[in-house]
Amino acid sequence: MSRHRIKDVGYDDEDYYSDDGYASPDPEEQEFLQQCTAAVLQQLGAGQPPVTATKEEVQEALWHYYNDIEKSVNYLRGKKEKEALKQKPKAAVPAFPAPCPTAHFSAADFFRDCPWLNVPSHRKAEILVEPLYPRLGLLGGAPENGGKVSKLAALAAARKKKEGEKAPTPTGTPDASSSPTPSHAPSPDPQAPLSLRERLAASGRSTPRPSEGSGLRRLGKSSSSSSSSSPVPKEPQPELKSPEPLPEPMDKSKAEPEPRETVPNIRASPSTFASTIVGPAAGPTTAGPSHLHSNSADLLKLYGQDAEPFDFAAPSPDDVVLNAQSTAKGFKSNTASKSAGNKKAQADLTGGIKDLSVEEKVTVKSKNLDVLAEYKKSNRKRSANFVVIGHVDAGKSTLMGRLLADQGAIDKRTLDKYRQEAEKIGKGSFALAWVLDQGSEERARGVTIDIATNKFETEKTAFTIVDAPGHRDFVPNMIAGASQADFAVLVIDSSVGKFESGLKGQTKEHALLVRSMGTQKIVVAVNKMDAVQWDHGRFEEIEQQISSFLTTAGFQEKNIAFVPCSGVLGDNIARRSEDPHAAWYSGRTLIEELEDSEPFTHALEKPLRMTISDVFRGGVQNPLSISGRLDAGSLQVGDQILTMPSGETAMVRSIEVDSDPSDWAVAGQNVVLNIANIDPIHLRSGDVVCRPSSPIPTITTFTTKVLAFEHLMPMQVDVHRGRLHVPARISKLVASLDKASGAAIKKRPKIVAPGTVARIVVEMDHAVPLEAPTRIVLRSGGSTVAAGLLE
Ligand SMILES: Nc1nc2c(ncn2[C@@H]2O[C@H](COP(=O)(O)OP(=O)(O)OP(=O)(O)O)[C@@H](O)[C@H]2O)c(=O)[nH]1
Repeated sequence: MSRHRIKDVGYDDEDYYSDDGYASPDPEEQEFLQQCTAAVLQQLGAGQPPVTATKEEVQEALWHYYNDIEKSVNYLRGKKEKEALKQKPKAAVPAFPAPCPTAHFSAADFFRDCPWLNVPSHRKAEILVEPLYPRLGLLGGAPENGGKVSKLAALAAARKKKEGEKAPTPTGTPDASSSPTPSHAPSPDPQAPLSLRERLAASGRSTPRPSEGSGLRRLGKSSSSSSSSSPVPKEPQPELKSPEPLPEPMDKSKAEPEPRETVPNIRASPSTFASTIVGPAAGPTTAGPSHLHSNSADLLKLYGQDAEPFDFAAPSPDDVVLNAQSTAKGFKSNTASKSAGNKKAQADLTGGIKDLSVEEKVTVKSKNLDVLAEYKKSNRKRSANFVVIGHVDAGKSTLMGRLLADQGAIDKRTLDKYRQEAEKIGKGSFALAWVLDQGSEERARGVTIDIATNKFETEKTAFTIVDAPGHRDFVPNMIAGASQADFAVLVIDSSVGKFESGLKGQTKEHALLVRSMGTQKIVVAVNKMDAVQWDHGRFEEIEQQISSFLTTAGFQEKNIAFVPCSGVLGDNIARRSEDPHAAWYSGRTLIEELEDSEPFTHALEKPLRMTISDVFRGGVQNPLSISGRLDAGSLQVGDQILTMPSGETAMVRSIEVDSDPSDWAVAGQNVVLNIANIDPIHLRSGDVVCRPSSPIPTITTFTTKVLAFEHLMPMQVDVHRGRLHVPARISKLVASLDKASGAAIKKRPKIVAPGTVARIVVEMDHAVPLEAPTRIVLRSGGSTVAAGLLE
């Protein structure tokens, strides 16, 4: 069957939307729509049974299914069938539903018009499959045949029977409510619905053997050995047929076989194992005893001839002894005291289990500091985090390795060791990158995989570098890095061809992402200038292209700086280049540019929020630690914290700020919290730490204002916020907005074009801790589709 879909990517916004927010099709589309409508109507009429639908209904369906004829036909057929069913008077429910040989359930048909992985909840309710077999008695025995029933089952049966007596159903039309699940109690009442066994007996079929009712038997296939041990005569397997309701009560013992009855023997013969344990089955026509009795011969062999088969209805020998002991000790045996005793025992047990906890309860006394006052009077250097972004192999890690080496944050011996080791595996040029790329896979492949942090200090500032991976596969890790940054360093490979390929790759994507995540300042390191002999023209070309892109992306010109440099040689990083070809540049070095950044303000007075980057466990002094950056608020040693979404509390034992012990920490600082009184299973990276008095809400749906990087429509996406990412879907496009004023331009657009700002509703698969005004990124199919701010 043909599948048509309009796919138009080269459109203009105004062409696409009409005033009411819906698309106004052009004549070509209208003609196509007419063709599709005719095809659907024709297929509906030709089907079995033929279905009629109005043109409007057909076009509505086509609109919903993007002109997919097959789906529209299926949808309309289903709709019409449902309507027809509703109109028909309800048929009497058969007393004993039996498998119908013609009604075949096809999952493929049932789900044909459902969106993939998104079955509407009301459809799920329709997928109830009735059990094919009657419920079994205790130990899988067949209760209809005299097998033992539990006391509870017997009670239920008695109650049911009583109810039946109160409201007798007319003969021949047994009460439907009681019949689908046959009662486990014998039903001597002629009016009561008959069990399967009774029906079989009445219909003249051989009564199922006691063991036939067991689950083992039911599932097992008949084997030659089991059939040989079974005296059941072989019968031709009749066709499946629903048994008719019996007009008159039948006497089971006198039941004569009626060959015209075609109820199948759906039960398999006993397996060898079952025959060994339970013994040969009872005769075909007798309503034999339960398998507990029928196996007596075999069991007696095992336990000695004198042993009596155990009656499970009576108290067990252990119970007898325990009862006797309790009576002897003078315990009261009335129910009230028993239940009181049970409750006490239960309480003791619960208390006991709590006391069994191996968790060390730690109480650290808080110094009750005024943290903000402490922060103001402290003479700590201001701190700043920056994320290093750019296309793969632009030289980010090498540049940062050089920066750390030049600032004395890494000693020469370690650097020499890295150089030797890198040369050994033929990757000598990556020696500096190894300062940040610590993972063995990263070193072997020469590619950064996860974010790496390192610190260095200048006279004024304590910097934290967050080195992000450039490869497109690791963009989620780059997002996690960018969420911790105050500003960004965009590294560009100036070599011929590399700059151009970077533009098509992650150079632009990374820059857009950091801007969408709130970064205002960006320093562009035009790297590998040694590879282009410090060509001034090349630098100017790159500067011009990148600066026009960055201003379009929302960076202010005053917040963009360019530095031509060479990471490998260390030119214009911490020291000015001495290469005569680089004499044309008299601007700042990279370090000077970094230092020039304005002090960044942080939400010190807001409630505590910290996103967990990593969880460490197993330290001797500090068995459990979490690291991250304080996004807002402050905290001190001895504080009680709440982790979300687990909702578990913990105690802060000690704090490290930038690797130094501290009594307190404030927003903007990178901290390690050594915590206690919590099970580590409640902690994951991406979780949020807050105070029990002001918890962060956990939500499943949110409205957000986003900048679309790609076409947006109702679709599956992943929501990223720092380390946290969760599957979700765009459920509604509320409006496309004016970039400058934020006013709605078009309400309920069907699609949002790349570069457009829009308000959308996102529904996540599970609740996560999120609150406005958090910045989030939406990704789909391995690429970033939008980024924005929670409203
Ligand atoms: N000629 C020259 N090569 C450089 C320079 N900086 C880095 N390279 C080389 O570029 C290659 C990639 O360097 P990396 O530092 O691993 O690049 P990266 O951007 O960190 O790579 P990813 O993090 O995996 O995206 C290495 O072979 C470096 O030696 C430079 O200034 N000049």
